[in-house]
Amino acid sequence: MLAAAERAWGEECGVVGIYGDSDASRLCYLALHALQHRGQEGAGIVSCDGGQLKGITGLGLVSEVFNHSKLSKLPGSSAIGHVRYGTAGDSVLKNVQPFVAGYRFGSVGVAHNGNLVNYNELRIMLEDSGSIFNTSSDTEVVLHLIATSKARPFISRLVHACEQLEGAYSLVFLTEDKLVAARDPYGFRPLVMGRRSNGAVVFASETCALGLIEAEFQREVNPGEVIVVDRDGVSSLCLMPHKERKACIFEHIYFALPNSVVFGLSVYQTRYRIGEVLAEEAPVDCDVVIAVPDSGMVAALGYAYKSGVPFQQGLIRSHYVGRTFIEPHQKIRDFGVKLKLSPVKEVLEGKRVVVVDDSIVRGTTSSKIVRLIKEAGAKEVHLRIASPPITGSCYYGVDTPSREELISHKLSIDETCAFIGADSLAFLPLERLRGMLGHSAPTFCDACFSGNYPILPKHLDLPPSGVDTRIKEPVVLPVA
Ligand SMILES: O=P(O)(O)OC[C@H]1O[C@H](OP(=O)(O)OP(=O)(O)O)[C@H](O)[C@@H]1O
Ligand SMILES: NC(=O)CC[C@H](N)C(=O)O
Ligand code: SF4
Ligand SMILES: [Mg+2]
Repeated sequence: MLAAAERAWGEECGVVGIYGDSDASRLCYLALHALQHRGQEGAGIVSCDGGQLKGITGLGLVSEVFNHSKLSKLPGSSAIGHVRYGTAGDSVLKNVQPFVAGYRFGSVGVAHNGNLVNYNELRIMLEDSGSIFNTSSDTEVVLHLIATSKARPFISRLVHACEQLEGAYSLVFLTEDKLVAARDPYGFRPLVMGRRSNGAVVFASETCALGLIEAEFQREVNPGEVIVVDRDGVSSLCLMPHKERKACIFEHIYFALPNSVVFGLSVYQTRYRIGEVLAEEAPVDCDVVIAVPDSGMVAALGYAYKSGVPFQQGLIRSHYVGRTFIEPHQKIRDFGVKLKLSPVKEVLEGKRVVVVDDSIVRGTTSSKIVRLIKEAGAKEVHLRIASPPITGSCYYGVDTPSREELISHKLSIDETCAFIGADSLAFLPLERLRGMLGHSAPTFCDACFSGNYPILPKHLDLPPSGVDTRIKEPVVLPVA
């Protein structure tokens, strides 16, 4: 299980939905493989053959949870699937999605990428009126809201439920006769729709999942849109109140795979361009440019190209260790970096090395890497980071550590450089990132860099300036 426990950034989750293919659960399984980078804590699939919904969930990687015999227990021509990295609720089996519930008129399954900022309020309200919860995940409130809605028919219940949610949600639902996709009005998390040549409809978090199951990309599910697929075809409802779009820029910087197109932009091209901009912004005399694999790779290529310095593979990544951000325990994260990345002495010895990574969160990876590279004989190590400093937590589906654990919240750039032990350190300035996005910059969320949170959990409401000053030390009241 080390692989599942080794990611430094908490990634988020991946969802998939298939309608109209007799191999629905197998296609789901393959699509979940393509989305594995989005969550490694647990995986699940729920399918329907027109009768009951059947589900299998488990802790661990998709390949650990499913095998041939398990997939054969999930018959039917429609299915939904999920890979989880939790934002609310522990990493335990009962929190692994999809969740299934029976309500008065049938059964419904749900898989969710995102995080609900009004989860606590909704759960208290539902429990006050008699709901009994099975899990500690925010996603479960969606099912209770559907079950307790007074609206009819099912789609009206679902829309009524979604209208009470605040925060980030890219959702897929399965019932006995429908597949439904819904995206929150801000569109924080991606969700796309595709079609296979046999007409089967597919929803997935990233386009890389469509490619693997030979589905052609059709379009994004729009922010605030609900798409219903059933025997009458595909219909779209845009019932949720319109908000300014706030797509997560971190999908481009880190989460998504470079072969995906996210929010209409190629992840590869965005990362490459960021690397070029970083080279313009923070040039340095050096002999070689290397990347921190995997997610620093494409930006490093852009940096090397722009600076005219050769790119080489100075760090080798073990394919048997996952993303280290995910690990909740610092000790395992420390060890994980060592296990995952090994230096190539022949590339580094006696060289002035530029190392490009996509982000610094706690500083675990970068400090270990600088040490590894110096021990391999590098003369100088210059760290270049393809994002602005992360100074705030995320409330929209990325399980970032608390603000107090973020190194850029605690230390200035110079202090961070000294802590990491690099000869120089530079980040991509926020203004350059926004400049690259041009007129679409306001349609992206960059709150973990800027503190401009589009919507906050109620207990964390910010002053109007939007500056993230909200998290205070807990006040300990004297015992009377
Ligand atoms: O400052 P830290 O807390 O160490 O976190 C930052 C690191 O975490 C991420 O990599 P990760 O290992 O999660 O995944 P990757 O293999 O996709 O780069 C990110 O790419 C940085 O390398
Ligand atoms: N990272 C996510 O998107 C997580 C989905 C959901 N909030 C959970 O905790 O399971
Ligand atoms: S706060 Fe950061 S990680 Fe979260 S949605 Fe906004 S940009 Fe993405
Ligand atoms: Mg990394």
